[in-house]
Amino acid sequence: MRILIVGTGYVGTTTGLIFCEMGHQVTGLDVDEQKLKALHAGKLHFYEPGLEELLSKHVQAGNILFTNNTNKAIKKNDVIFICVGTPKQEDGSADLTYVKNVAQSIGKHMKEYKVVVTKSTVPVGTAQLVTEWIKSCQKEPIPFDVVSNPEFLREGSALYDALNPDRIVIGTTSKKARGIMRELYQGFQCPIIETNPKSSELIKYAANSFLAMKISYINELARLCDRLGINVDDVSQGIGLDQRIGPHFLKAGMGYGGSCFPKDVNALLQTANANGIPLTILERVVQVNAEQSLYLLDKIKQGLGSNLAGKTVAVLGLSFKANTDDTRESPSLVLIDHLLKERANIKMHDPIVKLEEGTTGLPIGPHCQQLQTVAETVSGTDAVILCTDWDEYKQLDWMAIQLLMKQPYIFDGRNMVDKAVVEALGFHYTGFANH
Ligand SMILES: NC(=O)C1=CN([C@@H]2O[C@H](COP(=O)(O)OP(=O)(O)OC[C@H]3O[C@@H](n4cnc5c(N)ncnc54)[C@H](O)[C@@H]3O)[C@@H](O)[C@H]2O)C=CC1
Ligand SMILES: O=C(O)[C@H]1O[C@H](OP(=O)(O)OP(=O)(O)OC[C@H]2O[C@@H](n3ccc(=O)[nH]c3=O)[C@H](O)[C@@H]2O)[C@H](O)[C@@H](O)[C@@H]1O
Repeated sequence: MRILIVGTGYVGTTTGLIFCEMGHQVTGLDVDEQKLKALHAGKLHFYEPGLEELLSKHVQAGNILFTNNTNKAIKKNDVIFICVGTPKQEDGSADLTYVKNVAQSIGKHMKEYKVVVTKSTVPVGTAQLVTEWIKSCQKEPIPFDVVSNPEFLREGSALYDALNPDRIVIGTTSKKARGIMRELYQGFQCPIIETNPKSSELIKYAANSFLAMKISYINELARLCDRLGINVDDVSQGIGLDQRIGPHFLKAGMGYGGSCFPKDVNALLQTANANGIPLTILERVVQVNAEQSLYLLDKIKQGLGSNLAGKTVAVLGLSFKANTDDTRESPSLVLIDHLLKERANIKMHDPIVKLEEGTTGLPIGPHCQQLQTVAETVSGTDAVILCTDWDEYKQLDWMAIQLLMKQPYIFDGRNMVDKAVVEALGFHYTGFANH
């Protein structure tokens, strides 16, 4: 089958390569020349372990081509996966501008039957809108079907997740399109849920919101654990072993970030409110998450003193989690923003992310600078704040670090350091209820 992937970001690139692995011929279409140039050369324009090797293999074999020629790409392919961004608008709802542009191009350029698959995360009712947008641009009626097929991969483990999904969701009312989608996914062993487009669209938001809810639940519980002197990681383990609860997404810390949880929880809340059924639990999920960085700021003030002006802190980790260079809605950047408002000096480090002036809104300069090595970063600081759970930070030589610091304080935003070890070295250690 000839597959067109529209949007060669995290999801589009991974999806395209998975279909190459399944033996299909794939075209990646994007409007961003820089990205296309890199992909064409077998280079990823983002950091994702394992993906570049696969990209280079399939580019060399000629299984995947990249283009900006929308007209040709639409005409020549049978199944079109829409993988463009659906960012958050001011009111919290998903911005469908990019999806609409793609749908309109499909309507304009298609000359024969197409299956149009929405992989982007889109609100309930979007399949219907995509149908209308395509029809509105057709010069003559040509048949097509629209399918909702949400993606559940995580950044940092995109390849593994896409090759080993827990389930595949196919939402369509068309028998023909369902048959084509079954054929496309026939190599996968996981359950396939076949449903209508609206249910499929809601499944995606409900899944991300549920995971966000687990994180906010454990984070709020961690505050009670802090007060009672209880180790929250023990509680997570104790409840997570109950198969009805499960062990995942129960790691307390400075809150969730990334390009999806914050945007998707808000988009679902917006859908709920617009339909007069407020999802009050999710409203609290968002609030708890926003409070979490302030809760950490409070801990820092309790350690270093309430006046942070002139204090210098080392922030280790800028991406929203390990194994990605994505800093969108990163809890680390949120905390840095709070610290700057307190007039602290920030020295930052990340193994992969290189912050450039103007890309994140942080005022990069003498009071907020990024350094190359951990040693340079911690040097002369009053505290180290661990913000991203990179493996590199789990193996730090704390004895050597202590010698470089002005004061031996560690604030662990991810509960990733062995408290007993660093306390034995003389550090003042504060995590999230890891007593
Ligand atoms: N990043 C992730 O881990 C996951 C993302 N999703 C969802 O998938 C969607 C895409 O997310 P990402 O891949 O992270 O986005 P991204 O922002 O990395 O990539 C989107 C790409 O679409 C391109 N694009 C925009 N308009 C276009 C057009 N008219 N024609 C061709 N290309 C166009 C952009 O240039 C960009 O390269 C979003 O709805 C997101 O919520 C779902 C699961 C996981
Ligand atoms: O729709 C999406 O884009 C994706 O969103 C998330 O994936 P992702 O954002 O890549 O990352 P996660 O691993 O889910 O982590 C999200 C945030 O939660 C935090 N987190 C995660 C787990 C945990 O126990 N505690 C915790 O604070 C992470 O540090 C990170 O900031 C979902 O896990 C994917 O299934 C989904 O496809």
